[in-house]
Amino acid sequence: MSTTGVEVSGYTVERQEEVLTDDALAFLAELHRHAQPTRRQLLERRKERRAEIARTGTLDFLPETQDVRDGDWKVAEAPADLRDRRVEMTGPTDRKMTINALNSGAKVWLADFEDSHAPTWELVISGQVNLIDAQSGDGKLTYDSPEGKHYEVTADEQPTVVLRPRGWHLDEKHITVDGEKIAGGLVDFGLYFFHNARGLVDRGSGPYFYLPKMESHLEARLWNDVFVKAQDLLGIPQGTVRATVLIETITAAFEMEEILYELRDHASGLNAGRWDYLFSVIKNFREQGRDFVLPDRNSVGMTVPFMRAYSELLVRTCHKRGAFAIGGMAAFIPSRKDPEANEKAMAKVHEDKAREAGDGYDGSWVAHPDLVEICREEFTKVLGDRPNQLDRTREDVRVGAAELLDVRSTPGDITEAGLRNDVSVGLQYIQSWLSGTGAAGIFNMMEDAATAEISRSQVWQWIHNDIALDDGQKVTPDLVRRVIDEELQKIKETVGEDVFEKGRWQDARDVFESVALADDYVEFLTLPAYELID
Ligand SMILES: CC(=O)SCCNC(=O)CCNC(=O)[C@H](O)C(C)(C)COP(=O)(O)OP(=O)(O)OC[C@H]1O[C@@H](n2cnc3c(N)ncnc32)[C@H](O)[C@@H]1OP(=O)(O)O
Ligand SMILES: O=CC(=O)O
Repeated sequence: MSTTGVEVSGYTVERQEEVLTDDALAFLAELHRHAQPTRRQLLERRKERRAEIARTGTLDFLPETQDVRDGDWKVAEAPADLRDRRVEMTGPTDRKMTINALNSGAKVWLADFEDSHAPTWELVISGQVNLIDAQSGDGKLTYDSPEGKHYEVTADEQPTVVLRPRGWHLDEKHITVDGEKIAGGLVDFGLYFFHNARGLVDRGSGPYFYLPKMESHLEARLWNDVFVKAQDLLGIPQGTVRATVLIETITAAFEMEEILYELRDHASGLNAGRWDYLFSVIKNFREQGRDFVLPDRNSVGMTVPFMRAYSELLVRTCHKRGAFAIGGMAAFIPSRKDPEANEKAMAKVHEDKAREAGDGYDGSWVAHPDLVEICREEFTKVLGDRPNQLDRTREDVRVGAAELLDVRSTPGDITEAGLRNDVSVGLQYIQSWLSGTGAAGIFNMMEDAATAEISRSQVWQWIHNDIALDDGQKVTPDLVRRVIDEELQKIKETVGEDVFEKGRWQDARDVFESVALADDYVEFLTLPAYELID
């Protein structure tokens, strides 16, 4: 392996030389050359598929993979440290959060380079440094906050680490191979694998991953090829990697079995990535008229018919194939300062986790350490001493294309308050992301790239489908611009002029307008936003 053809640009991050060694860069180059031609084709295929949905206004299960759905096969057996996944905590990989996550008592920690991560070069590299320190277990992972608090890992039992790399659509602009930008996901996966896989295996664990935003089983096949190549290059036994796939696009919901099949030697399960799923439903059916127009974002829960169908089909599919079904994120975050908001969030999370456990899920996600015990409690009520409920095969579930696409039965109104919430959340989140924070508590909700995508897509959809709000106003670009002015003014009054001036509000406004108001729908808000960060 050699570094010929590899260029690294941008500023130098502390301890970058430990992460971007020549051998690590050469490894990334091998992965890139192996995967990039197919990645390019698959990204083109996404566009063709979208054009087809725009033309037909529907989707169905693939006729050409009927034999996979009918076949008798199972995914690989779970390694010991991924058998009990009743509570998984997600979060960014900055140093403090890494330590807090490892001390959280969760069974799994999703170390996130995706929806809760703003991929500045600093965070891409320092996240890897933190994970190397965490894995080495030599006490190096400490942090002293500016407020004088010392952090170190003290928990006797630490969560199993599962890394979520960026999706296939995002490039990493600071590394090129043969003049072409490398996929951000390959950087996140490759560096973690290169530096930690061997040590993890030696300690009885392994390199484990969550795979985001896939749109087809062919994209899962590409990840599988990458795993095979990576294991081969480093002499790690084939079948060591484990991957849990987020089913968070409407097209992937029609290919759950095929996705597990492609990854069967490395598959661990599927996760119901509910927020991106809602985004994907709006995105794909955005010009199909009222049958696909969703009401206010915060009124669409997991019990509306099309979300229920997807979530039950996921459990059925997983357990038929011996794979884990992992629930999604209840976006209510606790507040240590506001007891009323805290109580409300706790009650909502109890309800959400109880429903998932009752439906047959093997575990679920929480976004905050104060929610770990709630999730554990609700799952333990159902699981008891069993580590999971793979035995609950849910043969009663009957979900077809009609149920998955039944958006029209979603109850709820489209309101002025809903529009204001979408606009304000969109602006606040993008401002936060551009400032280097990829997850934020806004109006007592966890907001990240996925939830912000729903907000801006909903605004786009309402404009393009001639929607009138509850007060009779039609949603137009002019109305949205006026709401942006007013919401920015409110934010300025709340945070104060000085703080506001230091923020990136004009950039946030420009990005929001480009992804919510432009006629040409932008595929991901992080694409134009990435141009504005270093
Ligand atoms: C759609 C999806 O993809 S969901 C998955 C992606 N999204 C996420 O993972 C969101 C993760 N959650 C978070 O980032 C945070 O909880 C936020 C931004 C929502 C709220 O964070 P804060 O405003 O810091 O919350 P709060 O002040 O209550 O935090 C209390 C403590 O818990 C810690 N904490 C909060 N969330 C987390 C987390 N997810 N992981 C680790 N530690 C956390 C904070 O660092 C803080 O620590 P400290 O007391 O040592 O300073
Ligand atoms: O990534 C998870 C989601 O809910 O979206």
